[in-house]
Amino acid sequence: MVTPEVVCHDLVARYGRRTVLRGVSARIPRGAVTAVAGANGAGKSSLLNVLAGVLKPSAGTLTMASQRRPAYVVQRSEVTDTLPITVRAAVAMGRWAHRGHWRRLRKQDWAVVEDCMALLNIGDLARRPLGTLSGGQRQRTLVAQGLAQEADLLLLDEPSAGLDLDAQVRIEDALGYVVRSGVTVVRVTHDWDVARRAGHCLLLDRGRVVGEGVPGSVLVTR
Ligand SMILES: Nc1ncnc2c1ncn2[C@@H]1O[C@H](COP(=O)(O)OP(=O)(O)OP(=O)(O)O)[C@@H](O)[C@H]1O
Repeated sequence: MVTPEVVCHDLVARYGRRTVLRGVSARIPRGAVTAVAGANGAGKSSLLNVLAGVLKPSAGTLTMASQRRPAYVVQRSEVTDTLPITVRAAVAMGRWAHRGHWRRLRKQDWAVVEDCMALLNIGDLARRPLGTLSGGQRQRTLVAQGLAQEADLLLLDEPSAGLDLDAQVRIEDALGYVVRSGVTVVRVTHDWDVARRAGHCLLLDRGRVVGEGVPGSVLVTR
């Protein structure tokens, strides 16, 4: 296996008294897509939260190759529709990781913002307020915001769920592009075709890893 970007060893995580990850060990390969699959409530989003640093594990170790903060594209439903900002401003928020939100973005930052909007084909929506977008347009905006962070590790929670084919293809192409440039992608998905196309797969069940490896071997009998 190629060098791991992230190594999880025996991770345990809880929300209050509810244990949601129970001894999760995994090696996330660098510069590839890892699909995190499993039934509702299996702990997929919780694992992403741990990788993002949002949920602190109560036991186990997490080793990240990169010092840089991961980019995290949360589920669309978790983002308020009423944020009174435009698409361009939302994507530009991705640059705050580099500049800090109290500092003005530089020309190079705006160039990255434009590139990311172009990659997701939302350049013509740049001036539209977030609240006026369709679900698929908003999701593409969130993915563009994640890409604009230029992180080494990009985490996405069901980025293509409920999207039309065109939006799905855009997102897949954009993810393919960043992976080819060396970024490590971890994506939660319920779509087994998406999981099969990933380079690596993690299958969770009730907070435990029940399969890890190439998708063909992990998903074959299920
Ligand atoms: N904020 C929270 N507080 C308490 N329990 C939570 C919280 N978020 C998730 N859980 C619980 O943690 C468990 C794992 O949830 P998680 O969202 O990680 O699963 P999932 O595999 O992503 O599910 P889904 O496919 O439905 O999105 C579930 O039992 C869920 O009810």
